[in-house]
Amino acid sequence: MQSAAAQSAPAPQSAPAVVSARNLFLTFQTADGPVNALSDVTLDISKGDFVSFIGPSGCGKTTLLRCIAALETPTGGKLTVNGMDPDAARKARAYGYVFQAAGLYPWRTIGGNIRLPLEIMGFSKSEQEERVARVLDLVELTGFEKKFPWQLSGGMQQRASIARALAFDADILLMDEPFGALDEIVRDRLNEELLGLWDRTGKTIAFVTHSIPEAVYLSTHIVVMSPRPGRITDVIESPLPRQRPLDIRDSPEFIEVAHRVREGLRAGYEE
Ligand SMILES: Nc1ncnc2c1ncn2[C@@H]1O[C@H](COP(=O)(O)OP(=O)(O)OP(=O)(O)O)[C@@H](O)[C@H]1O
Repeated sequence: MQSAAAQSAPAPQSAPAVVSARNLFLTFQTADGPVNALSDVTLDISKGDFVSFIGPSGCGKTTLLRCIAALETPTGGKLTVNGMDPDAARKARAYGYVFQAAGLYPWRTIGGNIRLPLEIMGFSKSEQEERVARVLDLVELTGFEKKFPWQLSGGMQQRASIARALAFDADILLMDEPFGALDEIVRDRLNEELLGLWDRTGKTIAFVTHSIPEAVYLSTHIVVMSPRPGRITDVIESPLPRQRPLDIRDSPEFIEVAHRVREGLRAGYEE
């Protein structure tokens, strides 16, 4: 299996799998009957991968991310995160989670928001200060620690939310459409910054998006999903180099990968 691959038997891996899903199923029982949110999902995410999940509404992208984060429990199959069951991984602080809305507390400063999980986890005051300064620098928000969320633009708020997710040094970053609500220019900039951050920190990132260009620009692997039942229909390993200026989006390699993603999405719709 490639470092992120679907539906086939596992083969030797170059890096250890930080997320390993085998034949995952998740059926929600609803008043209208059962909903098969995930069906036979098999996937490995290796250390240092940047994996995007793309597919139409309802194909199970968020459900899969929530299973990894131990916020949902699969009804079948096996899922491990850092070799542990997801609940143990959550307790071991294996990941940080970034949502579509920045979700910052308006009555706390940016520094106070980033510090909150560290306070809950019992880090010393000096350790909190050191970590807040470090992650603010990582997301290029040094100097904004004492501002309140409403004093920052939407893009800056989302960077602060990423800083909060990075503050306790989790190896894995789970990001559910973090830039979906932002305009295209801000989104481009944040995409560029996120790639830089991924490159500098070596984090493993699982990223949900509806945008083909965003998925292709950011990812080492693109997981194409399809609804009813929610399943993986293709895993594309990107041929693009690790260093990606924004204008790589005009290159033939980029356009070819985008084409394959589009075809995969279309096939999912037509089934
Ligand atoms: N808690 C729940 N109870 C019942 N059904 C649910 C629940 N959560 C998700 N679903 C259903 O499971 C399916 C997958 O939902 P999910 O949110 O994972 O899709 P998605 O691909 O992330 O969609 P979107 O792109 O709209 O966010 C959908 O049909 C959804 O209605």
